[in-house]
Amino acid sequence: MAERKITLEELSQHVKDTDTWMAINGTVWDITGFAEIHPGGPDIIQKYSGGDASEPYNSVHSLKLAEKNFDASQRIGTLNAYFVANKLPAENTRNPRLENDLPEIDEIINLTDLEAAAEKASINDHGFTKADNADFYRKIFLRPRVARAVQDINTKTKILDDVYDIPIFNAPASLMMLAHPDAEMALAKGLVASGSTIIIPTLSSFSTEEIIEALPADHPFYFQLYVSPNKAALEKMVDSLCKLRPKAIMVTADLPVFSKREANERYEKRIAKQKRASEPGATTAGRRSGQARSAGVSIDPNLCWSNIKWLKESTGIPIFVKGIQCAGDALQAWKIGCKGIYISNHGGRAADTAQPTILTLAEIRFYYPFILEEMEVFIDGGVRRGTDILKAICLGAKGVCLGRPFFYALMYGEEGVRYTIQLLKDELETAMQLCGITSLSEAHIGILNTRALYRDVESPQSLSSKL
Ligand SMILES: Cc1cc2nc3c(=O)[nH]c(=O)nc-3n(C[C@H](O)[C@H](O)[C@H](O)COP(=O)(O)O)c2cc1C
Repeated sequence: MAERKITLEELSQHVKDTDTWMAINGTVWDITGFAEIHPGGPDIIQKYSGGDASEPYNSVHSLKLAEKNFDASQRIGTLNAYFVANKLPAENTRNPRLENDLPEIDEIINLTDLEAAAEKASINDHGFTKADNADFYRKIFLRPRVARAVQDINTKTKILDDVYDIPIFNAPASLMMLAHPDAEMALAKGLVASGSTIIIPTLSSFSTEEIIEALPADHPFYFQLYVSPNKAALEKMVDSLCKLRPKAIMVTADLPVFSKREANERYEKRIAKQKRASEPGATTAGRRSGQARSAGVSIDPNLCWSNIKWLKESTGIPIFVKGIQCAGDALQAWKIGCKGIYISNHGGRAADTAQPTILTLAEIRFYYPFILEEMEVFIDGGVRRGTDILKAICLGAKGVCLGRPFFYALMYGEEGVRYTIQLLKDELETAMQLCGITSLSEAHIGILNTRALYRDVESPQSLSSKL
């Protein structure tokens, strides 16, 4: 049957909560009720209801994501005007903000250079915890051992019975298409080619199925879950995870409400100002400071340990809690039978001035060392050097994740991901050799001087009163 042709005028009639249409790349969808469960939050859906959302959609989603997520029965027809004014893009295009002069990749010799390149492209952000995460690695000194025959070396790590060539993973980050049109596809390929795997974010630009298809058959992968406040959406997600079988579900717990993101606010204000200058009649007045926060993702603010336990029981898939920021919560995760903890403060994007993650690892090691033996431990936040990775592993982590660096690496696509991992791997191997070890299984706290770090570990009195 020929598809129904819909005019822009007809489309614009369907803007009520009980009857909402939206056009994406020429197809008109009935998206009634979708605003409430859109993982990226309702605001953007409401803004484009009854209109053509192709442009904002294509800037962060793969072309196929809508077809994967919506039911065939939601397809209303084809937007008449669309093919007159536009052509369906063959593929996602590059974010124009990143076109401006990136340095050649081989000019980058460490992750500080990579961050400087991102700074130029204005995709960096700032915060106290973000800075402390990195700076606290500098509080730990190495205590190298010498004359240990270190020519042959390996950086393998074993997590949940899988062996990876390197202990380096991506920290899940939303909408990587902002950095490159190949987004998580390039990230996954780069990680796998380097002997690791991907942690697929809930808010990926490509669908989880598309990303898994980019992996070799049966290659392990992890999934980061934002728990939706919408029960039906959560159950649908749980069903699909049960079919896709990630090695573990990493439940992000450190962002029950959307935090204040000043870089986003400044960017929005700049855009609003430009709009006012180019369209003098445009009304952006009245936008409150903090408005960017309301465009937040759809995350359940009432997430609690019983929900995490329910996830564990209803999926039968190992659960890691992402966003552990103190020893008490590591203990809680252990008590409810989680297989892992993922120490993180969201890279300083959740509670600013939260303690740096390497200090949290030291706190757990100090109060509940058995947790590091009995659970798998991931850590992220400020990891930028091979020596940082070695320090985290000596303190008890099995896997180390990087968020922003992979976002920046993706400015160069898959090549950037491989290049960045190679830089880190070389630095890690050199650090191991200079410290006198040839395998990560030999990494231990004796290689470190942690006195300065441990001076900052929370005292027992206040710790026990806070549990
Ligand atoms: C742009 C950006 C997007 C992020 N999106 C997510 C996300 O969707 N889910 C999540 O659990 N964490 C997310 N995070 C947090 C990262 O997983 C990670 O905790 C943090 O980036 C690690 O710090 P680092 O950037 O210093 O390496 C995001 C971080 C950034 C910078």
